[in-house]
Amino acid sequence: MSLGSNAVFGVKILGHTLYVLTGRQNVATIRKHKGNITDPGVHEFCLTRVFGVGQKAVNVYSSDNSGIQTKPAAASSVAPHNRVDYHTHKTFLKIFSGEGLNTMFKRWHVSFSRRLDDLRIENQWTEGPDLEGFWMPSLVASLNEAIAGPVLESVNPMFTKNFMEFYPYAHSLMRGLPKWLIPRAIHLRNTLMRDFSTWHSIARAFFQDSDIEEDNTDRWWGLSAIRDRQRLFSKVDNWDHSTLASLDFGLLWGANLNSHMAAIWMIIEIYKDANLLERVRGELSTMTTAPSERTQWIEELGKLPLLQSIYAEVLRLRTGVQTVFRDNRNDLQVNDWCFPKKSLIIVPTMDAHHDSTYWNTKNGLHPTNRFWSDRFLAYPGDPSSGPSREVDPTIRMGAGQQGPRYVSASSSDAWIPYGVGERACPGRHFARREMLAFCAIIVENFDIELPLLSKHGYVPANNTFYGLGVLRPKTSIPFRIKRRS
Ligand code: HEM
Repeated sequence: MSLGSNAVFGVKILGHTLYVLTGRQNVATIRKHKGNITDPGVHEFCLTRVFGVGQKAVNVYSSDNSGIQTKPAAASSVAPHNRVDYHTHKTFLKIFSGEGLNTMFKRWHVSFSRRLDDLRIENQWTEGPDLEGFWMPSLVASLNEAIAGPVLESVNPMFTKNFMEFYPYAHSLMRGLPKWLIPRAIHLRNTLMRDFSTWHSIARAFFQDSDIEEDNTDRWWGLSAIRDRQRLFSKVDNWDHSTLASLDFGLLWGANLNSHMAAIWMIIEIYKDANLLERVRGELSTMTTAPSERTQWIEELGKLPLLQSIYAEVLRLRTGVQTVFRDNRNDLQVNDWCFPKKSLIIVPTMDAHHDSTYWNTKNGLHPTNRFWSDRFLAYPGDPSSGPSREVDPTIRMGAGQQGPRYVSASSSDAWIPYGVGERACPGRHFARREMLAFCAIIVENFDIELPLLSKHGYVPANNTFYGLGVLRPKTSIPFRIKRRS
């Protein structure tokens, strides 16, 4: 699905012109663009279409032209309590960076470890028809518990199952299909909305300041930023309890959309290649910190070159999203192109991620449409290693270096799984932690066989999810698993 490099063209969809912009030079220019070139249009679109929020409530987003910075945009006269774009962004930053990130990761680790025990994987082989279906419920439930606390899952024993079943309907809802064509989607949405509303009303009724723990979390709302959202959003004009429930539904939906599948892709690639599995186990055996020392453990894990390379390569190969830009006030100049103000411009990942003018393929041995575990590794003395075709003398020399070094491509404009610019995914640091931790825990503790997958065989992805993020495998992947002795 590649459109070629440095392409710009327009497509008409439902009477609106969308401009598609690809190529590293264009991405680099738009990334550095000064001025407010993103707006809350994506929030507005998802809230209306996917979560069924009413127009009056959503209009608060569309009328908010104050931007996401602390200081409101000069031309904006939006009242401070209606600066929903800024408050949304600020609470995201509180959840996903600094001490918030450590707190969230600890909570995720505790929850996931408990759920892994509950799976009771013994040292006898157990078979299953679908690797994704096996891991997904524990990953989804752990992330939800880490963010929102335990009450949400307890209000309905079917919550996690319904939440996962709702996912594939997002495309149909975004397309605005009539309700009678997608009755199951509407039924699931209503049920989930009831669960979110019940959670909120329980939390409102029972929460007391004395419930706040040392890490600022509490058992009713979960993370402190979720409490902040309640406090801030309940003051917004035309927003009621139902709007607040939709917003948290949307937040958990977005949070769960991508990293679990990406983590499962890492497992697929590692276990289908016995040699790679052995190398990853060898790398993990060099660790000196125990998983129980969570913050130090994840930091040490994040320095292992091979594991990081697999992480980056999975996201390069499997992410299909597009970042949306729109300058509402001025025409937008991107290199030779001038887009009239209010134009919708989308930057797709796949073109950048498959740009053969950038990526190192070892002269075609590892084409960009295939997984190569070592793509992001620079080997000392090997001038043909490293992610890019462009020779970078600083990574080639490797003076005094023992083994390979991970070389990030995140500043290259060719690796953009988390989007580009001020609205790039705020959850990316947590996503990386979750993917690395999940992979390390599974590889260290379990043997998995994937009988239908061969070492060099490509596992096709289902493109019907294109645009939403990390793609799913086209078919279920049968497996067998046992605890390592
Ligand atoms: C591999 C995993 C992930 C990928 C590829 C990914 C990708 C993205 C992309 C492309 C965007 C849109 C950026 C834009 O509009 O420019 C986004 C937004 C967002 N992501 Fe992620 N994401 C991932 C994981 C996560 C996780 C684990 C969380 C939370 C725990 C998260 C939370 C969010 C939120 C809250 C937004 C909305 C930000 C806003 O509108 O300001 N993401 N993500």
